[in-house]
Amino acid sequence: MGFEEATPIQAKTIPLSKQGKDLIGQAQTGTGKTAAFGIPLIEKIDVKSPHVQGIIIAPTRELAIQVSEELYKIGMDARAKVLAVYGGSDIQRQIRSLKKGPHIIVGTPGRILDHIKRRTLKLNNVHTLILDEADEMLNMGFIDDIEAILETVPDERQTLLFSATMPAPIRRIAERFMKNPETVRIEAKEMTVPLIEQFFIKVPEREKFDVLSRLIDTQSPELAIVFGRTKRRVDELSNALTLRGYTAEGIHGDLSQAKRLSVLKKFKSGKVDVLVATDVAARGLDISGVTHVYNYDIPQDPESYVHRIGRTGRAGKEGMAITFVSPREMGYLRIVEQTTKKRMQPMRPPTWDEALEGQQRITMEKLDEAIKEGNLDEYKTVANELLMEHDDAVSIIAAALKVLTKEPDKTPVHITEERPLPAKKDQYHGGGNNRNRRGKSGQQPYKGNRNKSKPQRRSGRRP
Ligand SMILES: Nc1ncnc2c1ncn2[C@@H]1O[C@H](COP(=O)(O)OP(=O)(O)OP(=O)(O)O)[C@@H](O)[C@H]1O
Ligand SMILES: [Mg+2]
Repeated sequence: MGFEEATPIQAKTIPLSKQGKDLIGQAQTGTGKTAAFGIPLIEKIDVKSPHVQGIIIAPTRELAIQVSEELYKIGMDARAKVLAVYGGSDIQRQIRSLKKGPHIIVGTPGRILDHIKRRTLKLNNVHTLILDEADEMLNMGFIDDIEAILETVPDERQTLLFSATMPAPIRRIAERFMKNPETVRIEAKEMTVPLIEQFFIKVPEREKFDVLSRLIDTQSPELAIVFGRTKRRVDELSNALTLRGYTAEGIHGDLSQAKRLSVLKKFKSGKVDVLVATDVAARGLDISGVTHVYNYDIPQDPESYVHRIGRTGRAGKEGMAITFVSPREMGYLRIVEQTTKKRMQPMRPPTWDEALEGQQRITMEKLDEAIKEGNLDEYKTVANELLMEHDDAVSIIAAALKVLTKEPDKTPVHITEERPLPAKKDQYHGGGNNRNRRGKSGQQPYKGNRNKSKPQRRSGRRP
């Protein structure tokens, strides 16, 4: 796969994993946790056996697919068969694939459970169970499904949990499912990757969209992800961005699976430059070329922030994350900073002039490139004509620049205002994630629409 050396989490967990130990592996986003659990799992697979031996559970369909693809690559030489099962796709086809004797299943909880109930998936020969994004998998929205799946897996299994975040209350739940788990944490000063530059912009709700447009104009990201709080938000933002001339599309849980996959594919191939997403795209997705993450809305909990901005700055690359905070939400910003142990730098919103400058620079770069490439003979006759006519080279070039530059667009757009997060500061202090108390108290400490199922729901529909 072209890897030259193990990343720290791989170096530390692979030997322990090969000894058969239960592990909780925590390391920053984009540092190779997939291969950290994938390599030893592949080594343990008996390819001559027709049974499912390893199961990996992931919180979203897109992540399940991505992890299965990475496992497929790792296991290609060993001829290990990997199958992804997830909701929103034809179950009959999955059943046919399951009959072909895959060794490793990667799936989302609802669909895995569905197959278990239909008896199309048997886990009684599973020796390794892995929860990717373990803290997310063990929060109240998923725990029932996970428990039900665990009941069908032999007790003498090895259990591996990986995530960039592992709040203490969730870790305590996790330990119930494990045998003397060893925690491997890559000690870092900060929870986020140092390669990600982190900024915040204090901006009133109604000004956010203009600020976002100008940021994109001045920073000209290669690929950018804009995170919004709700599905409506995502729809409105992607429409508004399109109106202003950006190639943007949205992804969230109310779209059909086919649409979700096609949007992601277009984004990966660069046909779409701006992906607007709910937290459905916050965890685990590994898309190269994402240079900027914009949090249009500050996330409701610090873990979500860590994962969202972690979509950039992966595998040694640099990235930039900019978080919009409405004045009343400044308390949340501080709580995020306490958890990540990293200050975000304040940033001034770019002005219209700066946005124009940014766009002019892009045009200049394009012209520069065209000059270097040469091959301009077919245009030189016309160029000379223009020169004869106007006798002023600067005016001609300025006109060319003007025609070629995408000026900062002021097309009016409608974005429904979202209420700021409630200012219940004290609940969040200590940086801990207390989502697991939801069920008992009837309260949701992390209140709001995280675009995922309600705590007790068991259906296969996920973010
Ligand atoms: N040893 C390695 N050397 C170089 N690149 C690697 C190595 N291991 C993994 N990678 C690559 O690094 C990228 C990030 O890996 P991966 O998605 O596993 O990160 P992660 O730690 O799971 O992040 P997240 O917390 O966001 O899920 C992938 O493209 C992967 O192929
Ligand atoms: Mg991962």
